[in-house]
Amino acid sequence: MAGGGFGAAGGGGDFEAKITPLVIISCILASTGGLMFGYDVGISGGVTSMPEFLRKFFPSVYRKNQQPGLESNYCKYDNQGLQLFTSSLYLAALVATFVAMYTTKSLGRKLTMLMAGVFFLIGSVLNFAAQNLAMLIIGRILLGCGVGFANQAVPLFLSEVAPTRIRGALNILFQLMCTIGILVANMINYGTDKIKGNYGWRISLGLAGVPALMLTLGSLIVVDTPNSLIARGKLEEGKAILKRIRGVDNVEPEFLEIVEASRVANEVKSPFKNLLKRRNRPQLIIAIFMQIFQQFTGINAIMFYAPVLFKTLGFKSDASLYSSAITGAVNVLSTMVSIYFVDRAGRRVLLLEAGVQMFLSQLVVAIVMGLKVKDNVNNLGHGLGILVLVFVCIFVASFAWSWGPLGWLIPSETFPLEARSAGQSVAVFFNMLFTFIIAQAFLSMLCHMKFAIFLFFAAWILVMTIFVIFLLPETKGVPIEEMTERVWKQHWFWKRYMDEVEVDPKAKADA
Ligand SMILES: OC[C@H]1O[C@](O)(CO)[C@@H](O)[C@@H]1O
Repeated sequence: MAGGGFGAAGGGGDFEAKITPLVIISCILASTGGLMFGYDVGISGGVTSMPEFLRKFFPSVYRKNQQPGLESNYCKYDNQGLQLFTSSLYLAALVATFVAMYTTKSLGRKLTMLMAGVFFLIGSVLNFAAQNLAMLIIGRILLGCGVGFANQAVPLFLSEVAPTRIRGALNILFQLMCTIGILVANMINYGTDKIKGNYGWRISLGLAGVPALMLTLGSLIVVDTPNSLIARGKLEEGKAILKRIRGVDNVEPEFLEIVEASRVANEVKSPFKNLLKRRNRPQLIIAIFMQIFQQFTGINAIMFYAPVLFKTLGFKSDASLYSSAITGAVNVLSTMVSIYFVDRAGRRVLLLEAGVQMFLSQLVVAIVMGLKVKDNVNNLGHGLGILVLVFVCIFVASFAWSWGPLGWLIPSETFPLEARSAGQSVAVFFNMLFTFIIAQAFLSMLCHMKFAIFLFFAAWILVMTIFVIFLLPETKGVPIEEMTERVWKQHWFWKRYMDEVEVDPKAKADA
């Protein structure tokens, strides 16, 4: 198929396939794209709390931090430039996503991943060597292009080379790699914070080159997906590669299905016009809201700014960095929980349970901070500091088995084939847009709203949970090409958008 998504593939049925070493190696190599994404999320918070980094690039923030009592605890890091350092990456990524949509289609997944790796490499060299703010921000923009290209191409790659029966697990592998990237970055910051002078932050930023190099070399080694080759007219090559990755000789049924899916997808001349058709409305609304809601859980306030946040709570530098590493570890482990439950308990159960857990934990954090963190004194005692850390972990855990992976999985499995690729890029775009908004606004919101920022997130969690109750159908166990018949046409609200969709007699008979 020309399209695809995180959980996308040629069809609902399973085809003859072995889990070959080639598939496993290809997926591990490709998912280093997720590692890169996560590394960037995790590294910036620690770096922006390092005094030497602040002294060099953000002297006014540095001065504020050196004079305790001068500035409200909540406002120590409120600086648009500092937030731009974090957020510029996502702004670049959201623009890059649309370019990447075309390169994944016309040049293939492999080449797009290679371009992502190269962007990343150059970006990390610039950041490592940065002499001034401009060099730093240009480096971040290049990293952002890397994220935009990788987040579009890697998930497509994973879902297209994966055999149908392990596609869900491989889908979450991307998010799992992202969480591992965050954790590794947190641990590196913990180590480099102790290095005197300007080397600490340089090493932290420069080490982004490692996953970048892994992706660059990896994408030179991997073969492109059969789907991408076939969609670009390379039928024989596509078939030969299909045989190699499936480890069987009889690939004819899958080959024919990919050829047919490519034909239909290639008939769509304007992918976005097609996406806006009434029958794609429910999936589109859900794809967009899944991204907005994912970011309005407040997760990236924690992921980006945990060290800053823990310092706001009165933790010392060391304690705030290892507290961030603890939240990072909880994030990785809880994402694994989701891999286990997603096809057993279903998507809705995970989202609803997490809604309650996230709501309560944000509430506790807000109450403790409201009662104890006063503007100009560090009076949050040790015990209460730990209590906040525990509740932040409870929050992160529930996010990691719900909105983290499902924010990607659900949009990718609900679109019909011909709208899947465009749907995917819209999902990535909105994810990056709202990641940017949180990254740019959180420290100012913390400064102005103080502890109430956590009530703001709690209110959003309430809204998204109500949305799930009424508007999000269960997609567990439904073959990807049968969503229209078995999910959308049966839904109390969304069925009204399906009136123009032809009823497939086969699916009707099955239902
Ligand atoms: O694990 C947390 C991370 O996961 C994401 O939501 C992506 O799915 C990021 O925005 C966040 O930093």
